[in-house]
Amino acid sequence: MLRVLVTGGNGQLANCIKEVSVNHKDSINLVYRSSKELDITDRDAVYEAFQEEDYHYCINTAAYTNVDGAEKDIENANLVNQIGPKNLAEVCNQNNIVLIHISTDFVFDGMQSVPYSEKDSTNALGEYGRSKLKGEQAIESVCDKYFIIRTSWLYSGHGSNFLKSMLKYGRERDSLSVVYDQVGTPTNAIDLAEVIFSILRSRVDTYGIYHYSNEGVASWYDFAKAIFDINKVDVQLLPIRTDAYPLPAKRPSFSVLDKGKIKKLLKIEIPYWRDSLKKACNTLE
Ligand SMILES: NC(=O)C1=CN([C@@H]2O[C@H](COP(=O)(O)OP(=O)(O)OC[C@H]3O[C@@H](n4cnc5c(N)ncnc54)[C@H](OP(=O)(O)O)[C@@H]3O)[C@@H](O)[C@H]2O)C=CC1
Ligand SMILES: Cc1cn([C@H]2C[C@H](O)[C@@H](COP(=O)(O)OP(=O)(O)O[C@H]3O[C@@H](C)C(=O)[C@@H](O)[C@H]3O)O2)c(=O)[nH]c1=O
Repeated sequence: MLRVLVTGGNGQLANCIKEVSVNHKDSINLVYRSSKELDITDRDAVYEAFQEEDYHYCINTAAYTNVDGAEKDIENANLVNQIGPKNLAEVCNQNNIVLIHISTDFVFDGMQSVPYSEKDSTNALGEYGRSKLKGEQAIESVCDKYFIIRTSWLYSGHGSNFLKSMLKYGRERDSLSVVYDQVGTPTNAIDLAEVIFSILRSRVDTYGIYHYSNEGVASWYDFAKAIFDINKVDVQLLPIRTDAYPLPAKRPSFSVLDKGKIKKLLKIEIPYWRDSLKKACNTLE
């Protein structure tokens, strides 16, 4: 039986991992720790948590994910997104535990016009992206056995995300404006959870950074349009430029990820974003 500790146990991705885990319960035992049960910024607490059990893997889904909030709350963003992963990486390295850590497309500046590969230069535009990048670097410097999976635009039936915000606003308002000049790929967090199980089950040991999102390319406007079409929400949707929707944090205008490396590693086909969105919408309450 594989023993796995999941941090950030109440978050969106952790809940998707829980949902998918029912298909693997005979071979994988997952222990979830919420932010209250295990604060990853507390080094002693992290060390203690790993003494409770002999874990084989740690999946770090814990993060400071408020992109605009991070612009003012830099210290906390860095604590959770840099120091937390560093604590986990140290304890994993000492105990021969494989760390699976989740990072983001926001480590890139969006200046490319072709999908970003793992080898492309990073240059985060905002504090959230910068703190996540520092987290990646901390893991790389202290730990040998790690998978860092950069993903983008996660949504699901769990937690708060763009899909759920759009459905709420779309039903409350007559019209909605969404940016069409930021392009990336929406990713069903259930698909990401499946990929994490694929790593656990295959026990692959080609450690490093990997990119994973759903297949295809969309703007946030395209994503919103698909959400309203699939859910038959009758709302006027207006395409706008980023400068017409000012926010504290600058976001990349292009953050499509090249997923060739993970496809080869796990021998997987990745679902097209619109197909995965339909699936997620079918299971929404
Ligand atoms: N959401 C997205 O669109 C994307 C997310 N990612 C990355 O994917 C990962 C999962 O994201 P997602 O599940 O959506 O995020 P959520 O915000 O839904 O979940 C993050 C969880 O981390 C917990 N947490 C915060 N601070 C700490 C701490 N100090 N110690 C332990 N736990 C803590 C939060 O707990 P609490 O609620 O109590 O604060 C929350 O439950 C993150 O690494 C994120 O950066 C990457 C790309 C896109
Ligand atoms: C709600 C809303 C957003 N937008 C714009 C703002 C922004 O540019 C874009 C996305 O909106 P949000 O702020 O909901 O999403 P944001 O928090 O920027 O999403 C990011 O989260 C972090 C955690 C990641 O790692 C990224 O991959 C990405 O998913 O859509 C509109 O144009 N109209 C709207 O009504």
